[in-house]
Amino acid sequence: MVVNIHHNGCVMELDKMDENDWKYHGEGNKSLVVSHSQLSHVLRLLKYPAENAEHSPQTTEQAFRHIQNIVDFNKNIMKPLLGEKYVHHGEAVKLPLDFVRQLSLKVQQERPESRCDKVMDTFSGCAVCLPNLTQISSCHISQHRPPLCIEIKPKCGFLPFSRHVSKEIKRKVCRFCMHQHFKLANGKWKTMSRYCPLDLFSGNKQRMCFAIKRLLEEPQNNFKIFKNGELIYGCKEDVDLNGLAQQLKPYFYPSNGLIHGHQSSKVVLNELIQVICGALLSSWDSGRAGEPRKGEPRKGPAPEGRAHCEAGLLHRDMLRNGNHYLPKDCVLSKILQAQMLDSLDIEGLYPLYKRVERHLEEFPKERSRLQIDGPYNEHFLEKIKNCPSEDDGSIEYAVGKVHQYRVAMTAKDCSVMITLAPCGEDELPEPNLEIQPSKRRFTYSVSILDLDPKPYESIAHQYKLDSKIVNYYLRSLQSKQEAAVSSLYLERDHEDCTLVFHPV
Ligand SMILES: O=P(O)(O)O[C@@H]1[C@@H](OP(=O)(O)O)[C@H](OP(=O)(O)O)[C@H](O)[C@H](OP(=O)(O)O)[C@H]1OP(=O)(O)O
Ligand SMILES: Nc1ncnc2c1ncn2[C@@H]1O[C@H](COP(=O)(O)OP(=O)(O)OP(=O)(O)O)[C@@H](O)[C@H]1O
Repeated sequence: MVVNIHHNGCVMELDKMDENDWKYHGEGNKSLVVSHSQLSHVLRLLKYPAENAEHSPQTTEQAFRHIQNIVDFNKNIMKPLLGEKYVHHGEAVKLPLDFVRQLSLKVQQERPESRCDKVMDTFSGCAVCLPNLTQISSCHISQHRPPLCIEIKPKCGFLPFSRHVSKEIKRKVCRFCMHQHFKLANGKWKTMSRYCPLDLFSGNKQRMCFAIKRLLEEPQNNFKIFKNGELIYGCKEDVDLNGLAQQLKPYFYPSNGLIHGHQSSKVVLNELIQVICGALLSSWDSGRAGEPRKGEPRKGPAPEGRAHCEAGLLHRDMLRNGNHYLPKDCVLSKILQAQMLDSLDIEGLYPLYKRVERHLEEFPKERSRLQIDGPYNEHFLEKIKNCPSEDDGSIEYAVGKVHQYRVAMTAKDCSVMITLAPCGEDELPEPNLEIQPSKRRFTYSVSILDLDPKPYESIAHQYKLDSKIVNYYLRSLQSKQEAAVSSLYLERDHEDCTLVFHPV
């Protein structure tokens, strides 16, 4: 168990924690994050449904094991798949219970109401300690401007290519765009997002910028901006693009007054979009943005199965622009390769999951050998990498595919964090870390977060959800068509009436 955390020469003593040093940073469905006011650290604590909290079946040991499993999955599975540079696996820590309880009380008023159906785990004291990715550690940053951080949850970037897909619509309209209809109907969001992940993952700069613009217009839970570690955009109902542009202007136009009036917001946001796009396309290991290392293929996954989504609003010219590829080592390419481990689609995977279920019913002790709930070590990674491509009817094949699918699910739900800091006027940035879309130069870093393993049990839920989303989308398409047809009839009826009463 970790007692102290060492970082940048500072030591955080876990037995002397003070809740006053920490503040609410953010949360998702499963965890709540607090950040340290001086050290560049965050603590990620798990949450539980409010009704279960007090009857938590877990012992402290089980809770620590669970947290350690998350760290191991990040470190041993997702890091090798996504790249050393992008993944920060963190450390499992055991915090004093008093500290956790005080912290929980302190952050309660900051929490959005929509997330309060769950409560922070105050029973085990277990958490993950991670670097604060909204901060940047570089000696080349400007002393005057605090770092900016853009967080994107890109979601699934391809159309399923599996022969097991039973509904043709799944090959034409992407999961995110279909899911929007279902989310609006369920009241999760009030306004439809026009973002399409297939544009972001296209590798075509024009389409990528278009996608980022859509994220800015309707961020939902897919887009956030932090300034100096504080959330300044996203996660709120109202969208104030002009206000955002005002805050960002000094980063792109530090001293001149050349842009003004209503144009200025557009120009500033356009600069932001270009910087984000540049960071998403850059390959850190390769020296210059987008350039592969010697002897390596230049391209990421082929566009097959992910060309474009029919629900998207792209101008035809953008699609006519030919096939594009993501540079092989860029963050989006890495995420897409992991997402595409879902090669069978949930429809092809579900029967294999049932095969595993039957096997476990008959031989419950096999659960551990097959590593259904971990441990997430090199053997687990081997099972993912060496899974046979054809079904030989074996349990090994079924388990390999189930493991691959779970990794793909994690990659479909992760977030990318791009942290930018303007370089000081006379300071040169380190090579590999520079993007220069306008006259400004930025030091930047790109990370991937929220790489928790998805539970084996959630596969049954995924199967049901998939059919709900698709059926709902088909029904709403059908009612749209019926409405269009009946309005056509109404128009014709109206024309007929006019004819009857038209003076001869
Ligand atoms: O199933 P999806 O596609 O809606 O994704 C869920 C996310 O919803 P989203 O569509 O991004 O709004 C959902 O995000 P929100 O809570 O809606 O912000 C979670 O990320 C959920 O993961 P987990 O169950 O907490 O591990 C995500 O669930 P899974 O990744 O487990 O499917
Ligand atoms: N290492 C980090 N540094 C800075 N901010 C972080 C870090 N990890 C998480 N966050 C912030 O906290 C938020 C919630 O974290 P995270 O996405 O891991 O929660 P989650 O509950 O797992 O999410 P989901 O709803 O996708 O399951 C993130 O969206 C991000 O803004």
